Amino acid sequence: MISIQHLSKSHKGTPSISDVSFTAGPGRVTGFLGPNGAGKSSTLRILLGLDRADAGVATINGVAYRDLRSPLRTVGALLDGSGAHRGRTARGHLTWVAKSNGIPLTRVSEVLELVSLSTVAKKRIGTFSLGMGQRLGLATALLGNPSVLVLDEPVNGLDPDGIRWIRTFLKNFAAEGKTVLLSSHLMGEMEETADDLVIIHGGKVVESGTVTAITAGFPSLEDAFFALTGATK
Ligand SMILES: Nc1ncnc2c1ncn2[C@@H]1O[C@H](COP(=O)(O)OP(=O)(O)OP(=O)(O)O)[C@@H](O)[C@H]1O
Repeated sequence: MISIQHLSKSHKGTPSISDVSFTAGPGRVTGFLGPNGAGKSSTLRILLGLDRADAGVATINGVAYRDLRSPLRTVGALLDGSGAHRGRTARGHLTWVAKSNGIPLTRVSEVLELVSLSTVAKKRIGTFSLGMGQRLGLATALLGNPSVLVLDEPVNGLDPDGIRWIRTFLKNFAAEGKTVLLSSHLMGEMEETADDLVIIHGGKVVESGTVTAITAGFPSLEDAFFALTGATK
């Protein structure tokens, strides 16, 4: 369970997010939807302890990220790319992360299998496609067998096969009773993948609820989005 309560943050006097509140519950894929600059990354960076809020509280299973005893075992995150050294192999990278976090090395083969990278485990990351890099990032996020996943724009730049693969993966992960928070500006993708939605615009949450409830009365999520935000197509 992720809980964001009254989060605000300004940069040089300009608010990037203002009084942002929402929850992402277990067994659900929660989509965090908003255009570029809406405040998605700012919120997720605070949630993951990479930035400090001016006000408000963000917790994962009731605990602020900085206070988690073993963060990788609680929450897996995929922000910008896999963060892996291009000269390393996929197995080498995962082994390094596992060792430095006290995670048993048997878990490395497990996560490689989970993201279907076992056959290329010995290949250098520099030779990977964008989709393979995203899978490696996901494998890294899954190393600690967390019950919560946070992903910032994970399907950006992926081809349809890659998008479908991530979508299926996240749905299955949530179906095990785990929590997924997924940010995107892609409305069609969100409509397909998310159970619940939090719509952010200009640093403020303008709507949250199930996809079904938010799109009720509109031909598509895109139409609902533009009606809610007052933005023009
Ligand atoms: N470190 C920073 N310094 C100054 N302004 C910032 C900083 N980080 C974010 N902002 C501003 O805060 C606002 C929200 O940005 P944020 O990156 O959170 O949006 P986003 O929804 O993730 O969009 P994108 O998809 O483009 O990353 C933007 O106006 C951005 O310019």
